[in-house]
Amino acid sequence: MPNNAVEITTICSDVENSQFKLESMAPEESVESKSITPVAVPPLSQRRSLPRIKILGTGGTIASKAASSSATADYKVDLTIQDMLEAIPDISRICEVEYEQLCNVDSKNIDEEILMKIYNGISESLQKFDGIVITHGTDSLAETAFFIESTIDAGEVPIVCVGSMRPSSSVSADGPMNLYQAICIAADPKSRNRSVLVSLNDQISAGYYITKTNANSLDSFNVRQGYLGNFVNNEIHYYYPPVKPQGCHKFKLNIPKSVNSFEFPDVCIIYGHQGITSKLLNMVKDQYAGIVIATMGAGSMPDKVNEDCLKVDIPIVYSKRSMDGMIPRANLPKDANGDSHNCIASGYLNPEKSRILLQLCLACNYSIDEMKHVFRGVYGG
Ligand SMILES: NC(=O)C[C@H](N)C(=O)O
Repeated sequence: MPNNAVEITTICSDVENSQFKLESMAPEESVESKSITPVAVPPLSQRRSLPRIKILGTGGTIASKAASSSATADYKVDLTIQDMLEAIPDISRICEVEYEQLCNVDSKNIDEEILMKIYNGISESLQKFDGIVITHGTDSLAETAFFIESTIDAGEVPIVCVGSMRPSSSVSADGPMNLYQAICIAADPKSRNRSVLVSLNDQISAGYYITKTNANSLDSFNVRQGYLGNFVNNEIHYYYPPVKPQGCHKFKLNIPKSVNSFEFPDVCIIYGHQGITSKLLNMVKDQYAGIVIATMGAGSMPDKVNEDCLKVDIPIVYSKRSMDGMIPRANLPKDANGDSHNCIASGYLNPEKSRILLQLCLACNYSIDEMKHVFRGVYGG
C-alpha cells in the first residue's frame, strides 16, 4: 500500500489548546420552541433500551489455553470471542452485544496492519454503538491504547481495552471477570466522555497513561497518574468526573476504505546503559526516520553520545528506561549556544509511546519545532 494513499492531519493544531472539544449532544432549540409531533410508540418488545456494545477481538492471553490448569505460561491463543463470552455471567440484561474477530494473536504480533484493523473497527463502530470493548494481549496493550487515543476522537463513546494475565485454562483465570467488567464499564453511562480506558484486575485506568509494570502478576498495569475508578461487586466507582488526558495531541488519519495497511515512518529505540557508545546510534541514524533513546535517569547519556546526538539530522527523542518519572527539556544536550537541535524531551512518555508519537509526527511531516510542540503537551518538547 503506498503511503501517499493516506493523509494524516492533526485535529488539534495547537498543543496547548488541544483539549478535546466535546460537542453537546443536546438539541440546539429551546424546549418552548419545539413542536411535538405525536409518533406511534413501538411495542415494548421492539424498544431498544439496552446499550449496544461492540467487542473487537484481537487475541492475547485472555483468548488462550495452556496444557494444564496449573500452567500459566507456554499457552496457545485460539479462543474466539464467542468462547470467551460463554465463560462470563449473563450480560443480556446489561447490554446487547455484537462482536467481530479482527485477528487472534499474541500481542507481540500486533503490527501496523492489525493496528489499522483496530482503528477501522473502532471508526466504523463509533456511530452505531454505545461502547466498544477491545480484547487484547497485555504485553503491547498500552501501545494500542495510546495509538487509539492519539488518532481517534471517540466523542462520548467509551473504548475499553481488556486483557488477562492467566490463560483461560488456568485455575482462577482472570480473563472472564476482566471481560465481564470491561463490558459492564463500556455499557455504563458513567463511562461516557472518558475516551480510551483500560480495565484489568478490578481497576479502571486511562489508556493514554497506563503501563505494564509486571510481566507476571495479575496486578500487571500501573499508572502513576492514578486509577480513574474501580469495579467491585457489580458496581463501578469512578473517583473523578469524566476526564481526558491533558495535552494529548490528536492526529486524524484519513484512510480510504480500500486501504487496510499503512506503513508508518520507521523509528527505533536504543536502550541506554553504563558504557554505551555511539556505535548503535551511528549504525541506525541513516536507516531510520527517527530514534528514541531509553536514557538512564531523567535524560542521562554519556557526554560523547550526547555530542553525537546533537549532530544527527533526524529527530531523537530522549525518553527514559526508568518506569516512572519524566524527561524535562532542561536535561536535553545543548551546544555552546544552548541549542538542543533535533533532540526532543519525551516528558512523561515512555520509549514505546514516544516512538508512536514520533511516528505520527513524522507521518504528518511536522518540522522539528512542531514535534517539540507536540511533546510539550506531555511536559517534554
Ligand atoms: N498477558 C498477556 O496477554 C501476555 C501475552 N503474551 C500477550 O500480550 O498477548
